[in-house]
Amino acid sequence: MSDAPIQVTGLRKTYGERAAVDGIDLRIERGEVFALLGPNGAGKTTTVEILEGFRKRDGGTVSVLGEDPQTAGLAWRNRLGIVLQSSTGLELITPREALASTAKVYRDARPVDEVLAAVGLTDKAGDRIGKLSGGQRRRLDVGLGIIGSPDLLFLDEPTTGFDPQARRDFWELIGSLADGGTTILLTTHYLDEAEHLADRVGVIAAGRMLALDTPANLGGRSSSQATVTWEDAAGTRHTEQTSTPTDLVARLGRELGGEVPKLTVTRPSLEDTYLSLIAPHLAATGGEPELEVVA
Ligand SMILES: Nc1ncnc2c1ncn2[C@@H]1O[C@H](COP(=O)(O)OP(=O)(O)OP(=O)(O)O)[C@@H](O)[C@H]1O
Repeated sequence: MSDAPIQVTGLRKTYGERAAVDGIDLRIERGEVFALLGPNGAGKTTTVEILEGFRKRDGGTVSVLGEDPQTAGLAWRNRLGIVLQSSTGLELITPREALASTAKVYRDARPVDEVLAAVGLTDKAGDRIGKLSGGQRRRLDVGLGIIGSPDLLFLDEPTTGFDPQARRDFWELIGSLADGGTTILLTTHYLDEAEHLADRVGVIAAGRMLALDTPANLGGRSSSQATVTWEDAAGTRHTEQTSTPTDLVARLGRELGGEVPKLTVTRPSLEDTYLSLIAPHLAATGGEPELEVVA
């Protein structure tokens, strides 16, 4: 019996006739940072909420920290950290108060000052939450998610509204949590975030897992052809696709007698790969009305 914190096989969830999640398999190891990517309506939130125990599945098996989320109790829930897309109702208290009162729920809570520092809110600890900026508010959400020293942290689009420095700081924080053994499942629409943070990414569309790999290897990225561009002595631009770019650049160096003018070597970015993976599914999912039915 393996102890991977997340083990999912054949997960299915339907709303009426329609499958929002249509046979997903997923296994996430301890200390791994896993990013779930996919277009709007792909089934990410449904999948994550089933893992969090907030929605019931219609098929498949799910084990989260060794238990079935549908039947797991409070002790299990206290081992999870959950950062939703936005929290409300805290406007009149301060970040310190919000963190301190949340900390009381947990047996193994982190010190409030440590969490304030980790999410960069030490200076705002005593301000009213209603006065924080969107990005500061989001950092507080993350702080509330990690105060209970969770074994497993769910982050739903965690850095929306962050400025570039705050995003970098946040990535560092996530890296150190994962180094400490926290398993992290995040959803994001930022491909650079997935590339920077995730050990592996899963791309889902129309409820199915289209690809699951490291960011470098996703969709055969690392073995795909490179595009080499350069300029010759007459200033004419050249482009060549090749699976052996080093050889080509060496040959150009010899032919052009040293430096190759305006040389670039590129492979598909994670975004290129992601967009080509989901392209066939966008027509199928786009523009459909969302039905709000309580699960
Ligand atoms: N409560 C519900 N009742 C009916 N249909 C739902 C419900 N929740 C989600 N769906 C449908 O299930 C599909 C998957 O939705 P889900 O929210 O999981 O997508 P998502 O990948 O999280 O999208 P986004 O990136 O927009 O958050 C969508 O077609 C959505 O309309």
